[in-house]
Amino acid sequence: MAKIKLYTLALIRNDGNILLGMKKRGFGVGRWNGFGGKVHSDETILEAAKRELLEESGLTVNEFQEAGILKFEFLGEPEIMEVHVFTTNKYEGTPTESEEMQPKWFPISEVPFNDMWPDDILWFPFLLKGQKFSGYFKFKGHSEILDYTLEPACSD
Ligand SMILES: NNC(=O)c1cnc2ccc(F)cc2c1N
Repeated sequence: MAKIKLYTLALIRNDGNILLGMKKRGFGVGRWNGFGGKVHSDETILEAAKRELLEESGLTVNEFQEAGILKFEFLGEPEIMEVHVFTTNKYEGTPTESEEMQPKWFPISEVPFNDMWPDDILWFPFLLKGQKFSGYFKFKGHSEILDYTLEPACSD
């Protein structure tokens, strides 16, 4: 029986730019990622999104917008990642390098998809248009998408 594990992913906007972090170690190392991680058992998803963003980027966010939900399955692994994606342009602080991440602002027209997870190029258009989305991706390893579904989601 597949076990679902909750994660967060935050994409921070500033006018025509988006903040990404180069993962310096661990899962997704060497790729530009959003900021996020596991939801602990003693916190809400929003609390986890705020905590992970602060830990990984130094930014404080009090108001997230729900952008979508992505489910990731990896061939041969029992866990399904349920990733709650958030965005905001309301934040405090300056992006600061952490042990995990080196943050960098990218103009929206220059998002480095070739150095990101392969699903990003598929759902970023929804995120950038403010259209909530729901997706499921089955990976073989960390770079090959075997199949996927992706659709607009109702805004509540
Ligand atoms: N900005 N995108 C991400 O940070 C991202 C995208 N897709 C993923 C797929 C599987 C996974 F385990 C992690 C990610 C992920 N961090």
